[in-house]
Amino acid sequence: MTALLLENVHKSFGTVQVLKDIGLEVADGEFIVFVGPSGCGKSTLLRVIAGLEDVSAGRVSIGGRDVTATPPAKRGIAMVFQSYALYPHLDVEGNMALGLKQAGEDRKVIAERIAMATRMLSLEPYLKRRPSELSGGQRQRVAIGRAIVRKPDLFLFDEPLSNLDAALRMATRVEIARLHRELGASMIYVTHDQTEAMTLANRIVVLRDGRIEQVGSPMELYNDPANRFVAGFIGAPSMNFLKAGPLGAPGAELGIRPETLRVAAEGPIRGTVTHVERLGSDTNLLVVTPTEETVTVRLFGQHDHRVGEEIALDFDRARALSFDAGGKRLRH
Ligand SMILES: Nc1ncnc2c1ncn2[C@@H]1O[C@H](COP(=O)(O)OP(=O)(O)OP(=O)(O)O)[C@@H](O)[C@H]1O
Repeated sequence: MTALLLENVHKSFGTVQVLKDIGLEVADGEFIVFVGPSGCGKSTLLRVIAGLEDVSAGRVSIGGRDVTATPPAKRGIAMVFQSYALYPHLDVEGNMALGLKQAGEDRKVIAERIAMATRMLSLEPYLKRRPSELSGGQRQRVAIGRAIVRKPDLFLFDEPLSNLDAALRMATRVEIARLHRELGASMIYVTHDQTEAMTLANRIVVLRDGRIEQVGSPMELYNDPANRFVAGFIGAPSMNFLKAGPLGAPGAELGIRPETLRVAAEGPIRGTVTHVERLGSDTNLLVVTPTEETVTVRLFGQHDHRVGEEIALDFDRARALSFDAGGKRLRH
């Protein structure tokens, strides 16, 4: 069945068009991630799905039901925000129970659901604590717990991990992936974080200026981007774009992933190392060519390159992409 169907969705604030003709079908159990540059409309699209914003035109259906005019509480969704939005005067248990109590749910059902969410999220030790007595990561788990107990048809996440430090982000990311496997629920997730998008999504939706640029699995977007924008947006460090010159069609650009370049005795690209980043597991080089193009090279492992060094680079041609002057992918 279809968990979510968006048909010709438009949204304007005054005269500003923020979402333009969005169409998307999400299958039951899918994990969908929205990515795109700041201001492209990710949060607005999530809020339109939640019913927190009306559409200007188009239709939103959840679980086969047209909910375009349905208020948020009746859409069968649960939303998890970056800011947790927990009630400070209620303990963890009270926070998780509140929505169900307000919906008039049976006490026994509430207790069972809370027990399930508590177990899934390892929240047992904290049930009687208030939000102010929890760490950021624990608060976010409570916010996720509050969503789980409602057994929604669709989970909506708006940058839920962005307030957490790096180690906690990773732990919570793994937890969200596990929850998705165990619950088998449909999830829609907005993030700025490449790693979250690549590791959590079944499919990623790339938005730009209120439109969908491409929808695909993480590896489809990485290996087979539809255009220069998607190629440059997906992947960190970003793809290199070099004037093709003798390497390709006139006027075209060549897209080369940093990890497909290697330092060679002879190679089609020559330049000077201007920066070295030693990450332990990898070494990143910034190389500037005589025509002032900057190339990022990602080398596996540890290397002795120094700033000022002249080097030649070769690359895996089978993995390079070509784009025309307008950014369209040229396929051979
Ligand atoms: N209530 C509003 N009134 C007017 N303009 C708005 C409103 N909400 C959002 N916008 C505008 O709509 C555009 C999309 O905003 P949105 O928050 O959806 O982007 P985003 O992709 O989530 O951005 P970010 O990654 O920075 O969070 C922006 O240009 C924003 O200024």
